[in-house]
Amino acid sequence: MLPGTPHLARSSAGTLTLDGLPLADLARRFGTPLYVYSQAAMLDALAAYQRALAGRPHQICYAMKANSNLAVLQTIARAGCGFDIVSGGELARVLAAGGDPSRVVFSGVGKTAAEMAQALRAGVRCFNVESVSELDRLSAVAAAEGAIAPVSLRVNPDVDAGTHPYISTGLRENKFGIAHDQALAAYRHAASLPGLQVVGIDCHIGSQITQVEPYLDALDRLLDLVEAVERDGIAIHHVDVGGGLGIRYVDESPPAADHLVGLLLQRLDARGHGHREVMMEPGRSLVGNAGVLLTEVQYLKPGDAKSFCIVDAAMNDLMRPAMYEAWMAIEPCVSRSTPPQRWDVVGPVCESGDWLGRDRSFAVEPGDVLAVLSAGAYGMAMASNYNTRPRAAEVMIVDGAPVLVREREQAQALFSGEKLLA
Ligand SMILES: Cc1ncc(COP(=O)(O)O)c(C=O)c1O
Ligand SMILES: N[C@@H](CCCC[NH3+])C(=O)O
Repeated sequence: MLPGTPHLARSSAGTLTLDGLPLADLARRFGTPLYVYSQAAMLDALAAYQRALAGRPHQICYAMKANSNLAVLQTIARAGCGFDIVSGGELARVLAAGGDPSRVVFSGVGKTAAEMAQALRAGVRCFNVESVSELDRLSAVAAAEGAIAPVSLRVNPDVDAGTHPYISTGLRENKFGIAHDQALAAYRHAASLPGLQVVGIDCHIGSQITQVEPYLDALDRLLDLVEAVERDGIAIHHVDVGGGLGIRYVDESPPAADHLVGLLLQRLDARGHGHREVMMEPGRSLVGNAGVLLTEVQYLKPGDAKSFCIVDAAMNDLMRPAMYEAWMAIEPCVSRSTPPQRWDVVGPVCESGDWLGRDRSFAVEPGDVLAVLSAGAYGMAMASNYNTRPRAAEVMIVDGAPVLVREREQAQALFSGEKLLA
């Protein structure tokens, strides 16, 4: 069975399709490397959260770092969502895509004064503040802008999300958030500063989380704090439980979004916090399984120790395997009936770490198109121009038709801002 989404299928003739469109045809029409997204798959993933939260005061803020293509943002904004942003650049994208700034939360440990001013002028919903010194800076910027900054403290609850160390964010040793035992003092400090209005509490414990327990533990830790803060006379309106829900890349069984949300709401009710607005910041679970990366096989290099299948996509297009040794499924877009062989699927970049998949088994010939599955999150968003490689084009399937939503980059554009010496 293919991991991921029911929108992806293999026909009895061996053709891999997304929303019914043969992926090999899209590769021929738009060229490779090519990201292809199913809009319907994204909306289905979002609907699972929306159904579970219906009837409650809530706001879903898509963590747009996962995939910030404007058409993706537009799709999600039109479905009523807000955004979790981490830079002024992301805010500019939200506005360009027609997103509503009053549904934007601004996270991140290193917001600059200029980014704070930009966000205040745009009218974001709140700042997820990650340190006491950030509170001081935000207060000063708000005063200079003649504005009141709505503040939610991102608390580091010190729970183990059980995920890759590079994508864990909720442990004491991680740089994110304010330590749980310092958070009450930080709330008191926030309430004492001019220009700030405390509105909520926030956490985000990591990414690609496949269990519910870390979420419930983190929520308990937040609610303990909410109770202490409110005893102090500081009102907390919303509770933001962050994002991080995992997807199936291989054989993982993450909880379904509606199951997770149901358990979180139950816990809120059980502890007497059912009246609070719930906020969530899902990224990967909305877009990850909605996308594939298509790449054409250039050369085959069979060998005794290893056989290499050299493709035209590389670590600069899809960083996750090189960076986290992430396992992503790779499937031929048209199956061959010849016996399969084992291949390391590698790109043209001059690094031994440039691989997309190791020890994969399929029958393949040069010119064939392969699809890297579950590539809709942290794929294009993390792409670079290393080796002066123009970034891939992106296509979104909308109502059964492919739409080019980002043109392939041209090499010339990569050095257009550079200057030759006199
Ligand atoms: C503050 C914040 N919120 C939400 C997310 C979304 O995470 P994910 O894509 O794992 O859902 C991230 C990234 O991990 C994040 O840093
Ligand atoms: N880039 C990571 C996720 C990072 C989450 C960011 N807070 C990945 O591909 O899995």
